[in-house]
Amino acid sequence: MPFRSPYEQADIFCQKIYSKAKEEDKIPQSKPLVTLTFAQTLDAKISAAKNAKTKLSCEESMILTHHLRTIHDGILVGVGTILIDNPRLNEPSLLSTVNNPIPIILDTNLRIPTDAKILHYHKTDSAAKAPIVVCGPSNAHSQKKKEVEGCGARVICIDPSECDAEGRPLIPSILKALKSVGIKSVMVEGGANVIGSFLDCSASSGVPIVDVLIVTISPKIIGSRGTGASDQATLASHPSGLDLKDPVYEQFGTDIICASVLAP
Ligand SMILES: NC(=O)C1=CN([C@@H]2O[C@H](COP(=O)(O)OP(=O)(O)OC[C@H]3O[C@@H](n4cnc5c(N)ncnc54)[C@H](OP(=O)(O)O)[C@@H]3O)[C@@H](O)[C@H]2O)C=CC1
Ligand SMILES: Nc1nc(O)c(N)c(N[C@@H]2O[C@H](COP(=O)(O)O)[C@@H](O)[C@H]2O)n1
Repeated sequence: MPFRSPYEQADIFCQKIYSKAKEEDKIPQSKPLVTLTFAQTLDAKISAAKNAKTKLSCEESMILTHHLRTIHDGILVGVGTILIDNPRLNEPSLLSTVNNPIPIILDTNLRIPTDAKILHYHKTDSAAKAPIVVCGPSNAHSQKKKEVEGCGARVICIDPSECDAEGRPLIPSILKALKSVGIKSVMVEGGANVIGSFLDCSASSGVPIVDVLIVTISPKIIGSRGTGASDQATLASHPSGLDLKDPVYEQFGTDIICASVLAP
């Protein structure tokens, strides 16, 4: 095979996967295209311990993750990831040259600290975008909402009729709200609770929720103290497991990427 840089490899890989996703042509108008993606070890852990930030991806697979971010309008994480990792969700070396996604945070009770990097990064680099925070209805007029908006973020409060028994916004309602503000594609990065919600919703819904699944598999074993990628997914509607359709495997550096365009 001719020499390819990891940047070229990432670009060609994404073209292959997303041309396939578009061929499926089943993405409902009411929601953005959804890519669910995360990095895990051989024993399916996404972090080394509860409340830990863990580097799993090698340099080449991280380049793929950064490339994926640039081909989506939004990049979504739960507030747990903000509290533990405090990410920027932007790649400085790619800034200014490419599209940067809008960071989106699922945060029912606005627990996000007002000094979280994600709330301020857009002010220091003009190519970075201000985040969207999706919360439950009780925050509609709260002081915290004003503080988060004061940092430049857009706060979207979901109606109580579109939240679960614990008051958390339901995934289809979150996606509908994001589409209504112009987000046509969203990359869901985690953590465990958010991965669980998207997998469960996708498996139990009659219509597709997750369109593309991309998992980075790192040659590492963490053991039982780690957080499992699917620890929070019950997959009750699929007692013998969720089958991935036509999986594509490709090596990036020392990692293997598994990608699948999901069927409804
Ligand atoms: N290896 C990888 O690729 C990645 C690893 N991680 C790791 O994952 C771990 C964090 O995972 P976790 O603590 O589960 O945090 P999450 O990022 O999954 O955030 C979970 C929180 O999001 C809020 N939330 C709001 N709406 C929803 C919804 N519909 N479904 C699920 N959650 C919702 C909930 O808080 P509330 O009820 O208050 O709204 C919930 O507790 C960290 O260790 C981090 O390093 C994270 C991303 C990628
Ligand atoms: N793809 C991937 N590989 C890993 O090893 C990871 N730890 C993660 N984590 C995700 O990336 C975020 C950090 O991104 P920035 O450094 O701020 O750009 C982290 O919060 C997780 O969402 N992903």
